[in-house]
Amino acid sequence: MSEAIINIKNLTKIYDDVPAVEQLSLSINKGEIFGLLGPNGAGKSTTIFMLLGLTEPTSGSIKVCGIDSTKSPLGVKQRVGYLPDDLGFYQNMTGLENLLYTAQLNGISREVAEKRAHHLLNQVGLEDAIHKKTGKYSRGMKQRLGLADVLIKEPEVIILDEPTLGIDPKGVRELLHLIKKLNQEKNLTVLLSSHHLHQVQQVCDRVGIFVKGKLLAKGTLNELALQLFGNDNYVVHVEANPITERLLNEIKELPEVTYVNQITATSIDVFCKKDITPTIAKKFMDDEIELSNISKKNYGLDEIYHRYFEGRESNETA
Ligand SMILES: Nc1ncnc2c1ncn2[C@@H]1O[C@H](COP(=O)(O)OP(=O)(O)OP(=O)(O)O)[C@@H](O)[C@H]1O
Repeated sequence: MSEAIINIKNLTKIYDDVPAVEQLSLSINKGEIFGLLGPNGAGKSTTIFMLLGLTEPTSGSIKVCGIDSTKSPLGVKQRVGYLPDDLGFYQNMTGLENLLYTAQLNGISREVAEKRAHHLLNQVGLEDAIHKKTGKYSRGMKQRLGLADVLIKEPEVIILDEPTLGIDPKGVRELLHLIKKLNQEKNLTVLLSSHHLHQVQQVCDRVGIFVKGKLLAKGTLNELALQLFGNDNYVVHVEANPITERLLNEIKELPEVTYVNQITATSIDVFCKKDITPTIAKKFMDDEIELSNISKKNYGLDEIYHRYFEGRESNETA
């Protein structure tokens, strides 16, 4: 059984009569990478601030590592590393000096801090920039130093708010890879807030989709697809010539098939409950019909995300 390390129940935060977060219930397991996904103003930062005990909820409860964030924010701070989107370092200090300073603020002895800092700087690939002033670091280097900075106190959970903001694609790939690696090596729980769908998709085990303070859906990509598309969870795209009326009817009658969309005379999309690509392919082969393409279409997070927002934004802006 998985062990919940973050437990949020019926959490609500109201600002000036307007809910920023509404009735949020969510539990995140130890060792999981969970993506908080949503557009600007969705309530991601407010949720993070409540998790860290920096903002008091209007109602509901929130526990991190078994500690009540509202009652014991300091206890949470000891166990949770937070990387904000506007992270700042002392520009005139080197990467190493910045890390040692953070360690000192967290009551870590100099000796332990030195060891951890060197190890972490190596891990995040900044070994050549240890003695370089952070004012001369690129945005990507600063984010990597930021990761080392949150890890110096050996937290159980790290919360990353838009960690890839302003980094070039190569830097993004490296950073995401690093996050995954740290998660696997240290069994670290990662909560990652972002509105970059593709990045979240690459690295997160589960995702929660936030819109206007509400968690609309949560789960793995497959679970989200199932919630969203229901029975039509798989789509098999077929191109063949000819697609006869008889074959079309046979496909429609397969128990796994919920709907067949005829796109052109020679192409169809078969919506089904299971991946039955081989069954469909066999039908064409048995009839000796030339099959030029048959492929299962996977729903990506992008599609899922947009499907969730379809119609919602315009309905709710009033
Ligand atoms: N201190 C505050 N006072 C009043 N309203 C606030 C405050 N903080 C946030 N809000 C409002 O709460 C809502 C959620 O904001 P929040 O910053 O949590 O969203 P977000 O998903 O993190 O967005 P972004 O990606 O832009 O940071 C917004 O409507 C915002 O205007």
